[in-house]
Amino acid sequence: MIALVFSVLISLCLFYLGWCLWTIVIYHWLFSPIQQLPGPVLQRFFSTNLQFVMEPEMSPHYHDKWESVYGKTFCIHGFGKAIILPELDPRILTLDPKAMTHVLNEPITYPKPWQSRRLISELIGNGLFSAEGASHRRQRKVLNPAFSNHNLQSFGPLFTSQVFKLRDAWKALLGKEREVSIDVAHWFSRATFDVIGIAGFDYHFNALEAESNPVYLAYREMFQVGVDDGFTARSILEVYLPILKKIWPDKRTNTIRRSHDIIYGVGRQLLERRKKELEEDRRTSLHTKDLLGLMIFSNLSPDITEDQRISDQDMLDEINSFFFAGSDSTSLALSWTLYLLATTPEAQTRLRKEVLSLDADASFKAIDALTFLDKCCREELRLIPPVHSSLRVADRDDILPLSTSIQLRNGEVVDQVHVPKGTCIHIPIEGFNLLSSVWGPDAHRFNPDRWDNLPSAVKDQPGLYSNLMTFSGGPRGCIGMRFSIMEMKIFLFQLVRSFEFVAKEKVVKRNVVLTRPFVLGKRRSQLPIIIRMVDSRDEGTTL
Ligand code: HEM
Repeated sequence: MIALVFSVLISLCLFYLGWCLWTIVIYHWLFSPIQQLPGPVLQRFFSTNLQFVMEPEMSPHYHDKWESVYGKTFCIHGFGKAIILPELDPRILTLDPKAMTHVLNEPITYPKPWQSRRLISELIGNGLFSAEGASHRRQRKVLNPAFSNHNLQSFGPLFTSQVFKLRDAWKALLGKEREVSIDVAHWFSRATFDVIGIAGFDYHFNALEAESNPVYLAYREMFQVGVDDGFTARSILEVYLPILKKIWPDKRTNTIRRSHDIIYGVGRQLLERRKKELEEDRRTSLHTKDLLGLMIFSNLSPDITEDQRISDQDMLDEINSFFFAGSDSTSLALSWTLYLLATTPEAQTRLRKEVLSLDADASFKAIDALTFLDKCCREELRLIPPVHSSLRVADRDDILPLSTSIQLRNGEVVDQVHVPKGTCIHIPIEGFNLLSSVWGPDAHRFNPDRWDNLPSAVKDQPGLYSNLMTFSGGPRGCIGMRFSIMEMKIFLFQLVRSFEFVAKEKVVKRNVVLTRPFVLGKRRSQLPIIIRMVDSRDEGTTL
């Protein structure tokens, strides 16, 4: 009997090993159609191409170079399926607008990989950012009205009051000094957290005044260990072996648990309070301003069927999703804009002249109509998109249509690519925005005036906003796009009229989940910029 059990076990093991050998070695090496795609050869056996397409100090050059050598669609090697042998993890990288539109418009065929969803949902729950399929559609239906143009207009006064707080804090730092160096990235991060706290659920962290609110600190700590520190080997191991978190929790797991207790504890109280208010007086629901109130209201709407309504837990997860997706991305966009203006003084002077042509209390409609401000925002969002790249995985075999044909390794020229189930598709957000063959020879330079006369190839580029991929596209495109552009414009309008910005330190870009600024030789992300007061009575002379 023992011999029989033993031989069954041995057979099962051999079967499993054989299956692994076939799927991840023989099939991928010899038969997968992806292997026929052209692409860079790995220099060493245990290496990967990922750093060339994911590190923003190198990627613009490599996207241009590889596109000119291999065409718009090629194969790169990651380290997903076979951590030890990256050459067995071939991925498709496409800079072809037709192929990318296809991938982004088919979220059922191309969902986010389960590994990244697990990493994200461990932090922020199963909100819009990590949901897939029917659950995602349901959540998006409830949330879309909260982000309508009409609702967003009511956030204008909030953005203005927060940027006034920021301006006053910077003025206080300057005191009687002529100039002072500040880490603008950290200040913007505090300000955008305050904005989402109030806009999200009418909660005041007052992070611009002091970084001491317990919910604020809980979010900060959670994002510090879960996002800002990057993904460690242990956190990746836990994706495959989640039981580790239960039997042997490390500092990261304990911090996330502690933060959740605080965040969800306060969140539940706020949710209960808001629901009660809305039940007591349905009229107030029409005037509710924050996203949580708008979500509760939209969830009760007769347009939403019973099975489409989302649960209380989902709503709290949505708020977390807004913090995760909306605070640092907007603060980085603002930080990089100041950096670009600080390193391009002519553009800064021109922008200051334009914003000073309006009174400080101008309406958002008037601010939105400022053409150079608009071009500066677009150009920053093109040149340094906060989300550098993303990933999808084919959930079934599919055919990827191409607008530009490519030559396979066997010499065949094709205008479509067979994508086997399980293939990862790399989404080069920054790659699309910076491709020299599309945007022109100065594509890697900050030039707001390019928006007056775009090359014709730009109009075919995919993306939600201005033919840019910055906010992605399709049904999973950024829901907060208009919110963040409005916030950016109002902040820049007020700050550029009050301060002059000068860059003294050499700053480099690094992809730590988002594209963050680093000073050479320093570990922590930061963006030091010198600020000086502007005398607005004198058309922008520095005091
Ligand atoms: C400059 C600022 C922002 C940028 C560059 C940005 C960019 C993006 C990108 C690229 C995606 C798609 C991610 C992927 O497919 O992997 C996304 C999704 C998302 N963004 Fe934003 N975002 C910004 C601001 C915001 C704000 C302010 C909010 C909320 C208030 C927000 C909420 C979301 C949510 C909830 C999703 C997931 C949407 C879905 O899957 O249906 N974002 N964003």
